[in-house]
Amino acid sequence: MTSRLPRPQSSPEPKTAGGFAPSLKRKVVPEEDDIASQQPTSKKPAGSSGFRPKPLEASRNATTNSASTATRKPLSSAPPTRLTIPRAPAAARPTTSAAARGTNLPTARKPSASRVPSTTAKRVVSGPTAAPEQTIAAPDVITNLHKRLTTLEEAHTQDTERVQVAASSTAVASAAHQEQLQTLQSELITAQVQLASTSAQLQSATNQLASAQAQNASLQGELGAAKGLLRARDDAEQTLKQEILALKGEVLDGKTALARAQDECGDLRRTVAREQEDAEIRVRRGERLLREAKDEIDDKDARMSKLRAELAGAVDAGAQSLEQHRTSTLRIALLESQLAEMHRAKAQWEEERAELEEEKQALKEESTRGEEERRKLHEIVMELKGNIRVFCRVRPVLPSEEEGLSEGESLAAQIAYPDSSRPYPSGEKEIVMSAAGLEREWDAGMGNKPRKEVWNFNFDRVFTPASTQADLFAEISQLAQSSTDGYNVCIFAYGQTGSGKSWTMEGGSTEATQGMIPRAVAQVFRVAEDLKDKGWSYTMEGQFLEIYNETITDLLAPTPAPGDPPRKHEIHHHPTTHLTTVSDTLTPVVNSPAEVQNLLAQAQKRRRVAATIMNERSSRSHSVFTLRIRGVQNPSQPGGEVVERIGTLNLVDLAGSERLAALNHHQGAAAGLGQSTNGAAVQERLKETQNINRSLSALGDVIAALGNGPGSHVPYRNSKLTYLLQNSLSGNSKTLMVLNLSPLAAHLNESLTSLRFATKVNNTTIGTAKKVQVANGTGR
Ligand SMILES: Nc1ncnc2c1ncn2[C@@H]1O[C@H](COP(=O)(O)OP(=O)(O)OP(=O)(O)O)[C@@H](O)[C@H]1O
Repeated sequence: MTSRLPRPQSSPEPKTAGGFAPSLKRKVVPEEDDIASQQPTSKKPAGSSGFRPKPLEASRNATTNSASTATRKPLSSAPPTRLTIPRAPAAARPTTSAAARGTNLPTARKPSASRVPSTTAKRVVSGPTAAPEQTIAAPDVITNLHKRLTTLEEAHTQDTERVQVAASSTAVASAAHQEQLQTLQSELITAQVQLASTSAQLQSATNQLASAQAQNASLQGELGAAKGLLRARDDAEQTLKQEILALKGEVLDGKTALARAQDECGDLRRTVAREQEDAEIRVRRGERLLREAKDEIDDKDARMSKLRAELAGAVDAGAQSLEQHRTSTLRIALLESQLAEMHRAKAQWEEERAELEEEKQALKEESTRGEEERRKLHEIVMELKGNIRVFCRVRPVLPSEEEGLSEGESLAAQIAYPDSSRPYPSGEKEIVMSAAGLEREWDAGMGNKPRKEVWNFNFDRVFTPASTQADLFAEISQLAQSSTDGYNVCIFAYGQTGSGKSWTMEGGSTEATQGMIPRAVAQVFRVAEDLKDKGWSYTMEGQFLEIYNETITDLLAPTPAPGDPPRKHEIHHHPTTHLTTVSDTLTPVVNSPAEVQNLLAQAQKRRRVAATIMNERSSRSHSVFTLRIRGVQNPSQPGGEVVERIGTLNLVDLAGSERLAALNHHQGAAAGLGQSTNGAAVQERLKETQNINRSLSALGDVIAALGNGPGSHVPYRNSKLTYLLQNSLSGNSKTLMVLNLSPLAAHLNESLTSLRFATKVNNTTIGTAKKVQVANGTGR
């Protein structure tokens, strides 16, 4: 490469130059040196910058004109960093690449040359301190500019140094170069001016950059603040969204609560409405009460006024009453003392009552002991007397029988009770009949029997017409009670029609007139109840039979329908228990006296009653009420004996015992009274009477046979009556015959017949009664 700087034509290139050779050699290789080599070689005066830039065009032209063409290198190959064309601000320049700017100087230089004066423009372009690019937006550009500036300055310094070297070396160069040097110097000055201007521009740009950086920093700060605000706003927005969600939830809850509250509100409204209604009602009621109270107050005011007036009057009367009050006070004091006395008396009475209670208890115990004693006595009597006893009872004259009689006139027979003044058991056993006015009748009835005007009879006890049902039962109760001890007891009423048999056995409807049957039944139930304390329990069965014309009828069975075949009842006697049973009969269990009473009433309806000339309600049949009593005593201790007692209480109302003669005698009387006397009816009555008498005779025969002692034949089977009562008439039973007598004189003969029959019975000893008691299934 050849330098563009003018050099002496004679001096060979590197080999001959003493002081300049290194410098020239150095310019050949590095391209940076090319620019220096292109600089004018004219010397610069001392004290100047030593660097005189020259426009490239001019330099090239000069180089082209003065330098050897053999060593000259085209400018286009010079490195761009060595020669940077001063440029206008980026905005005013056409866009060119850095390579184009640096590498194609001629190309780039052309437009510049066209815009500026040729000289000035050339100097600016060739200046070592090319102006930084006007683009100052980015800091790296500025940095590059700084670097380039530094490089330019360094290059300038080097160029200056080379220029000085070249100047000193070329001082002696040609004068032609002097002119060029001066030109170059002027161009350098111009370039320096331009450089100063560019520096100013650079400073301005730097300031602008600093300002822009500050502005940028401010903007960055503002941006950061804005971003912070934006984040804060986002956070706030997020918070707001969450709050909105929460609020929505609250709103939903609120809506639910509102709906509930509305419901409650509705309920409350209704409640309030109700309460309001109630309150209104209460208010109305209160108003009404107020009105009433006002009325009452008015009324009371009126009454008060009246009372005041009365009080005024009373005050006057008070004085008078005061005296009365004093009197009353005295009376009250007296009454109080009397009351105190009464209290004392009451206390005393209470004490006495307690004592009486004790006495009563003692008496009860004594009574129990007495009862026991009486029972023992009863047993003794029964043993002494035998097991059949006879009571005689005379009924009173009935009011109906006294009708039509004149005063003092009487139909009563002459009956006396000689020992009635002595109480039983020492007295009340005799009865005396007088028959003075009836001798002919007696003769007629009894044939050639000896005449007697007075007949005296003795029985176990005689009851006068004045005696009551209770009197009779007092003597019978022990006998009835025996049935609960396991005895067979038979009580039968004997007597002519109308003598009072039914009355004695059944009695009236009142408690006082109750007959022996209800009383005996009540007694049995009472005893059974008392014996519960001793571990006894009793069961009882009732039976009610009728024997009419030797036929048994069950009075407790339903009334048979017309055409029904008559039931046949067989009588059976148990050999061990001595129980008598009748087949096909009802024997209902009875639990109380009332139930027994019902059975009696039921039987009474079925009882055959036939009108007779003797008694319009005369019974023409025997009736037998039987109460079977079974008592069981459980042992008080385990392993003890179970004791069982079986007793029977027979209460018999016998048919009328009037004789046939009496029947015939009274038949005429009946005809006189307009009663039925037709043949069939009389025959029927006759047959009834015969049957009755036959059975009664059989009863007498049985009793007589029993009196003959053990082993004698007893004709029980001669009649249904005796066969039915077999176990109650035998030696194992206790029998009582109540002879009922009519008090009428007209019935005296019948009464005497009955008395004689009863006497026979009374004189019979039929043995000692035995009770039926079984222990652990073994009879003893
Ligand atoms: N002790 C007495 N006290 C009062 N009245 C009695 C007494 N005894 C019987 N009578 C009355 O005498 C009448 C006849 O008595 P009751 O009918 O008892 O006789 P009877 O012997 O049963 O007669 P029949 O054999 O015909 O049935 C009845 O009106 C009865 O009320």
